[in-house]
Amino acid sequence: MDNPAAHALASWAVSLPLGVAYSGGADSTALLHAAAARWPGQVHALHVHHGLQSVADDFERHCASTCDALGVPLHIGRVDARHDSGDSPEDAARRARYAALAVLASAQGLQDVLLAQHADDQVETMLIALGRGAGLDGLAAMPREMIRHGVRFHRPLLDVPAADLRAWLAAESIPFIEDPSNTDERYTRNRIRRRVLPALAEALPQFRDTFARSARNAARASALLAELAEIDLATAGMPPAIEALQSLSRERRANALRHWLRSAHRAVPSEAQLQQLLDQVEACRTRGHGIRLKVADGFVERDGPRLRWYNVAPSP
Ligand SMILES: Nc1ncnc2c1ncn2[C@@H]1O[C@H](COP(=O)(O)OP(=O)(O)OP(=O)(O)O)[C@@H](O)[C@H]1O
Repeated sequence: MDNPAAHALASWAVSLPLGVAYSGGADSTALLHAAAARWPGQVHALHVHHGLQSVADDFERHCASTCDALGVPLHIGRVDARHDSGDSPEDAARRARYAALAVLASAQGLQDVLLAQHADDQVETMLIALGRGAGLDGLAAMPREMIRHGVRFHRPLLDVPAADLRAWLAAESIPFIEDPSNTDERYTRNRIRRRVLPALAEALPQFRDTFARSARNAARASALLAELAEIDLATAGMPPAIEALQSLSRERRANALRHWLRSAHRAVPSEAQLQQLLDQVEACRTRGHGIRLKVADGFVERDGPRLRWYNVAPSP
């Protein structure tokens, strides 16, 4: 039996040497084996030790013994993901993990790092986004490539079903870690994996392929919206001029405002906040007409002819 991850890597373009984000779990184990076979002597395993998890030391020991057997150097980073922002604990842990992986990669002079998310992860991510009422950006789910902290992260397994990776590991008797938190149904992702995906497989046998196509369609449409927002903001300015915003259609104005807030201030307005902001911009036709609205963790205000963002309430 061939490693399905090897098939995925066959035509994947990377710069060498490269890193593999290796948790010790099934998917990154299959990926590490495939990468070590495809680029002998050029692969570094990068493992993030999650200090708060009681099993983290066992994971690290397991990773060390696999890497020894494969002759792959292992580099370990530590994070203690305490979440102080509005993020969920999982989002905070993920953000801290990418930062730690980038630090590990940069320390070894690696520009590229492979991640092992697969087709099932992509479907789960889309369903989580739908469950939150996400826009196109969320439905685009995980990109195949992205640059974070100066490192290029790749997801070569997004078309590979999880079961194929596990079948190969079982056929080759390759050990991997089962993270106990993966069965904890307090997490939405785990409920979706355990309850929704089996139902989808019955009702829509091709769901992995069709969801992947939808994610790609959403990513393209989302990129177009970002382009349109950049064009509009090139005219309206950053921060945007109120009059220039008023000359746009309501949807286009919403698109420009969302893009400005997110790209310049990492602020994502709720649907209700955005609608209120649009109403206020629309109504702001006279010199003395003010705007003041809470958006995400800050405020949008009128500042003469322009809008302005404050991340703390300005003094009255
Ligand atoms: N502790 C970690 N150290 C290094 N890389 C990690 C770690 N946790 C996750 N990753 C990387 O991020 C990807 C996605 O994380 P996720 O939590 O979905 O994976 P996982 O459940 O650990 O599964 P697996 O190792 O089987 O991929 C992993 O496939 C792996 O490439």
